[in-house]
Amino acid sequence: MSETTIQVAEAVLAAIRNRRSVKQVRPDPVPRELIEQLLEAAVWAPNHHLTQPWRFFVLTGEARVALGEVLARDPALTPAKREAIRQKPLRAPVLIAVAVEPDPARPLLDELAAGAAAIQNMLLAAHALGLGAIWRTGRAIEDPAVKEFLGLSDRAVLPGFVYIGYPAALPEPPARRPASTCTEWIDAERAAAARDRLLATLDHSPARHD
Ligand SMILES: Cc1cc2nc3c(=O)[nH]c(=O)nc-3n(C[C@H](O)[C@H](O)[C@H](O)COP(=O)(O)O)c2cc1C
Repeated sequence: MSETTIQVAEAVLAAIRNRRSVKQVRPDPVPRELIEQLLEAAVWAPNHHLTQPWRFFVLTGEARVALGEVLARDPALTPAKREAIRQKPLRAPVLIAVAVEPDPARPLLDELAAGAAAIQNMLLAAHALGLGAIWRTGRAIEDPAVKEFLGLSDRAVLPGFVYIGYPAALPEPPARRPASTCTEWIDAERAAAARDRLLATLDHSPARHD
């Protein structure tokens, strides 16, 4: 490997390792060009059959207030709870709702996975650009009114919201179990035994090949 290739590899691996979910961000606005870079990174995510099912909705300023009012619309909630919900979109200066409009001809799981990969690209790009970001889900992603607010179809799915700003505080890295504790290397002997067991018992319905 050339010196440059090694440096690129180290930078990519360091970004993956050092990216954190940043909850505390400053209220300062984030330049539009930086947000556009995150979105460009997002669309380079892997995507089966290149359906490009992702849709991005960038909310800043008062647009976040309107979303909060939609989320907190239930009159049955206590005033305190309503206010807490209303404030949620205001936790960062920029909010990107990431939606997937799934291609009905493709497995939903593939389409959703592409949306998730797009979000991870966005998080890594934010880290690389000195921004803090966090992927959030919660009730908002299940709320049909949110889809309507964003102009999405009924079939759309929201894998999450990405909250973005300049970091106010960087969290400690949460511990991870080493990959080795959740990995099995399947050797030829084990694979052959599993194959033989399966082929002896399975019916002969054809497997899918796409
Ligand atoms: C699908 C998904 C949904 C998440 N939703 C939330 C959320 O609603 N609130 C939150 O605080 N963090 C949320 N997170 C961020 C995780 O809490 C975070 O990734 C985890 O604590 C590990 O921290 P790290 O990202 O800094 O490694 C979510 C992450 C994923 C992948």
